[in-house]
Amino acid sequence: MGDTGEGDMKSLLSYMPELGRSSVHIKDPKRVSFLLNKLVSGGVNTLQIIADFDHTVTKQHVNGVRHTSSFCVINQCNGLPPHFSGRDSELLKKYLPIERDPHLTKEEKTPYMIEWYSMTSELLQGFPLDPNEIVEAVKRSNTELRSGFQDLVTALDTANVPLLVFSAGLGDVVDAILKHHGVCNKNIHIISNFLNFKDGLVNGFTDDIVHPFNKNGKAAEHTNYFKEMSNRHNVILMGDNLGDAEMADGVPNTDAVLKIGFLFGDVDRLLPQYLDHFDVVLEDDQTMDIANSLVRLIKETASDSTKSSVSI
Ligand SMILES: Nc1nc2c(ncn2[C@@H]2O[C@H](COP(=O)(O)O)[C@@H](O)[C@H]2O)c(=O)[nH]1
Ligand SMILES: [Mg+2]
Repeated sequence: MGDTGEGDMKSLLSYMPELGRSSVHIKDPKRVSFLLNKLVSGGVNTLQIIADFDHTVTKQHVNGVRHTSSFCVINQCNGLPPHFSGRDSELLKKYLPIERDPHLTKEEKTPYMIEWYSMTSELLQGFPLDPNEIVEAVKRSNTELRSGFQDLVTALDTANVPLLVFSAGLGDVVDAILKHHGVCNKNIHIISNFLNFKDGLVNGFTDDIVHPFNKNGKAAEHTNYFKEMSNRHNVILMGDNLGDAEMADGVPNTDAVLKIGFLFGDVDRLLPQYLDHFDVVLEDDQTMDIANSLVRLIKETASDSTKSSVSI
């Protein structure tokens, strides 16, 4: 790191000591300082948070065992057609390695993701599914939110900062997991794949699919969300997948987008790619400590009239 990098890093640490942890990787401290200054000087009224759900709001692993995904939870529901879980597992086995393949580009992966989600939509057809079954399945699934996520939601709620949960998972399960953990308030919005019902039977998804590599303005077009939040030019983005780094692309006229990436497993091979996509990469960090510290800094500076901004 050149002198400037060390100077910038020292300045960052004076405001956010957590960034000094060995699990924190920052490729360009100068850029992170610039973004932090923009976020802090913009304050809570120009801020919005965009977070992926599976393995971002939820932990990536618990004691080394990979955390379940919102789609996988559906397999815990009673009353599914006999072929459902086996077929879902077959599709997962075929397409998950493609989704995660570091040697394939987003463009090469996209047709396979569309295939996967179209086949899942077909699988989710023609059988009754009581919404309460999803609630019961969540109870049986031992889901865990990242430590400190509830604190983050409370801090955002008291400052009226909106949180968008942007998930290529199953929105009905995302909603049920958040409610299961007592996290539901007016400031949380979910854009995801939601189940459609016709004549009381499951009938695919309600809208165009959201898959891991189209989480952008177009995938959110049917909700008008980004237009409604267009006065919030500063974004804290959090994700665990390279495709998550584009989730703020639908926000008009952004001033600053600070991208936090969660990386677990195969770090030596994947870290360079994650550092190209995210400003701050957190290695095997199953908490929301960095996000909480960032929101606290923004709120404290905004509330301290003697500090109209900080010079990080
Ligand atoms: N078991 C299944 N898992 C699936 C399916 N389709 C997608 N997925 C996984 O969900 C995540 C997306 O969630 P996000 O909140 O992280 O965007 C994705 O990464 C896939 O691995 C499915 O049909 N079955
Ligand atoms: Mg994810």
